[in-house]
Parts: sequence; C-alpha cells; structure tokens
Amino acid sequence: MTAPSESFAPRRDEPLFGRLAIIGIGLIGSSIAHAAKELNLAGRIVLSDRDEAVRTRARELDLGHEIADTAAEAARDADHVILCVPVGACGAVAAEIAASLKPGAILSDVGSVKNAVVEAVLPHVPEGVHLVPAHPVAGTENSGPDAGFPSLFLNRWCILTPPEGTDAGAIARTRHFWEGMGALVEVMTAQHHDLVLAITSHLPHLIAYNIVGTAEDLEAVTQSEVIKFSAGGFRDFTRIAASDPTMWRDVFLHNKEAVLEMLGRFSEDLSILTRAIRFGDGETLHKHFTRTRAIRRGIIALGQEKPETEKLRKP
Ligand SMILES: NC(=O)c1ccc[n+]([C@@H]2O[C@H](COP(=O)([O-])OP(=O)(O)OC[C@H]3O[C@@H](n4cnc5c(N)ncnc54)[C@H](O)[C@@H]3O)[C@@H](O)[C@H]2O)c1
Ligand SMILES: O=C(O)C(=O)C[C@]1(C(=O)O)C=C[C@@H](O)C=C1
Repeated sequence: MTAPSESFAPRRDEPLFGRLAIIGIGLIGSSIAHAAKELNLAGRIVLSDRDEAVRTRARELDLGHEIADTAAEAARDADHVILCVPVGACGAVAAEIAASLKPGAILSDVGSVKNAVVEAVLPHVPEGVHLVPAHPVAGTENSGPDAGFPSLFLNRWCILTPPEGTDAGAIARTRHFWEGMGALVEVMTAQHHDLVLAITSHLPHLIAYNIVGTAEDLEAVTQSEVIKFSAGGFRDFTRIAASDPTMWRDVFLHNKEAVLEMLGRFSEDLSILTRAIRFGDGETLHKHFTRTRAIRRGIIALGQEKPETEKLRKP
C-alpha cells in the first residue's frame, strides 16, 4: 500500500472489492463513496437512490463511477452492497435487490439500529449471500448527497453485528473495508449493540429533540429571549436536534425496547437530582457532577474528543 501525503488514510494499490454498490446517497452513502473512491477500496462504485433529484445531484457531484436508476441495477453483480437508507427502509430495499445479488456477495448496511434491520433483511438474503450488518458510529446533523466527506469514519468506531454462523471470510472482508476508511472495528451481537447505542446515541438525541422543543414552546412566554440568549450548552443541543427527522423517527420506532429501558433509568436518575435541588442537597449534586466530569475527561484522554478550548484555538 502507498500513502500519498494528501490522503487522510493509505490508498490501496489493489482494490478490496471489484464492484461496490451503495443504495441511498445521503450523508453516509456519499461519505462511503468519497472514501472508497479516494482510497481505491473498490474497482467500480455504483450508487442509487429512490429520489431522482438525489441521483441527479450525485451525478453532478461525480460520486462513485456510476449512478444507477434502480437499486436492483446497482446491486447486480456487486461484490459488496451497502444499504445506506433509513432503518425502516432496509427490509424493502433488501427485497427489491434480492434477485440481483450474486452468490458470494456481501450484503451490509449502516443502520443506527441493528436487531430490527437483521430481522427485516435476513428473510430476503439469498442462499450463498453473506449478511454482515455494520454501524459506523460517526455522523453529523446534516443529510443528503452534499453532506458527505471522505474522512467521516477516520478514527471512529464501526460496529459489525453478523448473525451467528456468518462466514468468517465475509466478516474479515467487511472489517478490512471499514478499516480501509480509517475506522476502528468491533464485532458484537445486534442485541448488545442496540442496548449500548440506546444510551450513548439514541437517548441523547431524544433529550436534545425534547429540550429544544420545550425551549421553542417557551419562546412565546419569554418574548423570543430563549433562542436570542441561547448559551453554549443549549446551542450544542440545537445541533443534535437538527438531525434528520426521518432517520431518527425510524431509530426510535425500531429500537423501542432498549430506548424505553434507558429512558426509565434516566427518569429515575433525574428524580434523584430533582429531589436534591428541591431539598438543597448540595452534596448529592456535587458528587454527581464530579463523577460525570471524570467521564468527559476520560473520553478526552482516550483521544476521542478534543477539549473545547483546543477546538477554539484550532478550528
Ligand atoms: N446521519 C448519521 O449521523 C448516521 C450515522 C451512522 C449511521 N447512520 C444510518 O445511516 C443510514 C442513512 O443515514 P443518512 O444520514 O445517510 O441519511 P440521509 O437522509 O442523508 O440519506 C438517506 C438516503 O436514502 C434514500 N432512501 C430512502 N429510502 C430509500 C429507498 N427505499 N430506496 C433507495 N433510497 C432510499 C433517501 O432518498 C436519502 O437520499 C440510516 O440508516 C442511519 O440510521 C446515520
Ligand atoms: O455527531 C453527530 O451528529 C451524531 O449524532 C452522530 C451519531 C451519534 O450519536 O454519535 C448519530 C447517529 C449514528 O448512528 C451514529 C453517530
């Protein structure tokens, strides 16, 4: 492998896959297309989207090597097919492309929920095709074909959740593909993934959607001072609450049990803090805030986040 200085990760001399099909040309699909082309991860990259305007824009952006009009056309003879559509659409797309999948192909996805995707897709996977679901834990609040960028997955986790008995070679090739884009790969069950992501990703989004909605409702009472004087903390919530409504509707509808479990725990812990404020229990508040501060510092120490001050110095 060679490492041209201008590239964010090493470019491969030989592609990992002959033909890569990406179905759904939004933030994640277009980011994969950028990275896979730049890093020579596939000989031919074919994309498709059900929205004609998105396909037109993808052609203008020169994403991949070809934009197909249908998902089935894109998937035909592909070695690796990645569904980059909202979680609730994965089953229908799998059904649409099933007859085009060639034996030995890897069928994957990037959904933020894994168990429901496996349940919806697995019945459509033809004999000899390997299902290796993936979830890159990387994103932004933006969506659509213009939102993607090649380094999105660099130093970010990508979680693979292959069903029991999945071909080890197919898992290894999927791992190499994500590692090729700079991601760190971990394998776990779909159930475990959904429980972990419910607290680390899904609940934070629900909280952001809720707090920003509450603040909006208060605008009338405070004569528009809520948004005008929004401080750093609230602004961070507004970024998250600007995330794609369709994507997040599907996440909550398809990870219902794990999210409700985490929401229950969250509400219990919130009651403890509420009580401490009501009764002037400073010790409980101080102890709690000290514990959570250590978690943030731990994340920074692991190198997964920069301190805010450093972000200000080096934007
Ligand atoms: N946005 C993130 O931060 C993020 C991060 C990791 C994983 N994901 C997951 O990646 C997937 C895609 O998310 P995104 O942010 O790229 O969304 P996006 O809204 O940017 O793009 C989704 C695209 O899928 C297309 N689409 C929808 N239904 C389709 C269908 N039936 N057939 C073909 N195309 C269809 C839409 O037209 C759209 O262009 C979701 O499952 C999401 O859970 C998102
Ligand atoms: O940074 C953001 O904007 C994100 O919310 C990305 C984020 C996350 O929760 O970390 C959102 C959903 C995905 O499934 C993975 C990543």
